[in-house]
Amino acid sequence: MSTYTDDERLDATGESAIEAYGLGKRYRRGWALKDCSFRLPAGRVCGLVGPNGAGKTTLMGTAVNLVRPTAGTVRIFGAEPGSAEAKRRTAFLAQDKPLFRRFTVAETLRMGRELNPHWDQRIAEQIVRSGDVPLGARVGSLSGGQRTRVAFALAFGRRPDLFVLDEPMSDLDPLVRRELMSVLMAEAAEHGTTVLMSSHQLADLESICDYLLVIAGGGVRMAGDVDELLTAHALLTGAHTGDGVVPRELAAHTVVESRVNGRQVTALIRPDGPVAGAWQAEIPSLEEVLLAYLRSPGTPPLISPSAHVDPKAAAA
Ligand SMILES: Nc1ncnc2c1ncn2[C@@H]1O[C@H](COP(=O)(O)OP(=O)(O)OP(=O)(O)O)[C@@H](O)[C@H]1O
Repeated sequence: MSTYTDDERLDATGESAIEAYGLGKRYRRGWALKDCSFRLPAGRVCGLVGPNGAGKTTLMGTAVNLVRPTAGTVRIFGAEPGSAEAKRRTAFLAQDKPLFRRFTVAETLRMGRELNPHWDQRIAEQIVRSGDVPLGARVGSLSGGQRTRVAFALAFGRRPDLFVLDEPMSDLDPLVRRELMSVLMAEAAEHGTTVLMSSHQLADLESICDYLLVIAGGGVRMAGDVDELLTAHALLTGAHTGDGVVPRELAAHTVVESRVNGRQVTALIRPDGPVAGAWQAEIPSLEEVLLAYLRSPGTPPLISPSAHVDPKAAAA
């Protein structure tokens, strides 16, 4: 029996938006990113998750040609990030959303139109107008959230095939966050746009993303289709009978995290075959899996088949 779902088979044979092979970046104080290998299939909406300082911004920087890797390679739709092809197909919304403060909103959009042959004025104006941001206002006079909206419009108007967003929602109120996310989702679904978005808002990611890349300490901890990553785990609850925090009958499996609470033990595991013992088992939520991995840095990484790359292919 095949272990691949139809989606995975399509992902594994289809186009890659991003492929990274042994990607690393070293700053003076040490490695910000180390030996990262993964693949993001085209058309997926991928959440990039990790603790502060994990290397998320650095990773995105390598994909959009703002950071030069110290080791390894990264390819955007098969091309080098610095190539005209990759630049044309990629838009980046940076954490600090740099814009010309003296430009008006209309001038900012005009600049977008003049610099980008595939510019979509309709969507750019729609994003700005739906937030009641006056087209004549200077960017420097806007609130942080309004500036985010303009930066979003500028990036979106380029009609990218790959949209990379670094914590785009951090300064937006919940209503605006929801509105811009639904614009993003609708446009991504209509045009098959690949999205890579970092966020610390796990609940937002759970409702938006169908793909996930988790990094910690500069390394990939988990990568792949969300459903597949979740079903690779079981959340077990049972009576605590032994002495240790990890029950003996779970030793044959990968125990991501185990906690004892009075007479009860709860364990998040990656089962490697049938689980012995009297356990109540359920599929964990995305938040439960993410938090457990972030709390347990020693757990071996989990890379699903569609996110796997062959290191030998890097030289090809
Ligand atoms: N330009 C730089 N010079 C030196 N060190 C840097 C530079 N940029 C990032 N670093 C270091 O690299 C590591 C990863 O930083 P990065 O900004 O990629 O993390 P992050 O996951 O985006 O963090 P956060 O969630 O806090 O935004 C950190 O230790 C950071 O101090």
